[in-house]
Amino acid sequence: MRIDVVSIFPEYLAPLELSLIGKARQDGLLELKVHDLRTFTTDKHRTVDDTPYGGGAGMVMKPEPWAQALESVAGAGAAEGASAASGDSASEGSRKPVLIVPSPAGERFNQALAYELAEEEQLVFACGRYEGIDERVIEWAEEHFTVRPVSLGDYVLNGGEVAVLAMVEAIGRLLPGVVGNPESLIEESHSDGLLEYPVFTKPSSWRERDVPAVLLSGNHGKIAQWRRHEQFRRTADRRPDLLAEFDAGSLSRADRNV
Ligand SMILES: COC(=O)COc1cccc(COC(=O)c2cn[nH]c2)c1
Repeated sequence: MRIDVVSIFPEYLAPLELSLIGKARQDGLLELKVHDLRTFTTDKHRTVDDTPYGGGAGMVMKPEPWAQALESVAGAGAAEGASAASGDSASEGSRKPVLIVPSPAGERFNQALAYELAEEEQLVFACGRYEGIDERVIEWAEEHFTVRPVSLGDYVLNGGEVAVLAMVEAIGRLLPGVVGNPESLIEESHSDGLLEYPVFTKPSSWRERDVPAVLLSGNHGKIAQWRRHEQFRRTADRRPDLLAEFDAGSLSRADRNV
């Protein structure tokens, strides 16, 4: 996968050189490039914003630098895609890259969307700042991209960079070979529509608190049953909205008895 990020604060994305994502980049599992939006300005002051039509507080990001930046990275992704060894070049050439715009006015990011986006050949992230990007950029971008405004949650950040860090980590860890043991992706929160069960490690007794005896029993059936029950209990307690969405049809016979 190829990821491009466009921002006026490229240094904000430095954490993507660390840890799991950093190693995936070094191992060639993920190509990630960060671009400074000001590179695509033409005036002496490298201006990226201006006052809003219609008045109001704050500034709006000018359209032209964004169009120049997005045209540049869309081409780069296609070029890389054409030279990529893997996959069918015909399908790679035909798929438009996905442009993700972190925004409080976007569709909600969740694990299902992370899995969906992990299947793409190229993701481009546009980090808005100030009051946002001129809306005409979003409309224009539809020519070159599949455009998806995406929200991390119902709150407002000062810019898209923090949201990009979270989404790139959530998506990147799903790519083949990135996490050491792929099995660890199976039983984590939201992978099956429920919250994950509680976990414990040594010592078995700690400050007068004992690990649930079933986990020390060696009875794998009972352990699986206890864990599943804990998933339902926790989800009902903390995220009843998820239970409402949970596809009861996916319940196995064992689930029905928890
Ligand atoms: C067309 O879209 C835009 O112009 C986006 O512009 C902005 C402006 C300010 C801040 C942000 C960052 O996103 C969030 O605040 C956000 C994302 N998730 N939850 C909150 C983005």
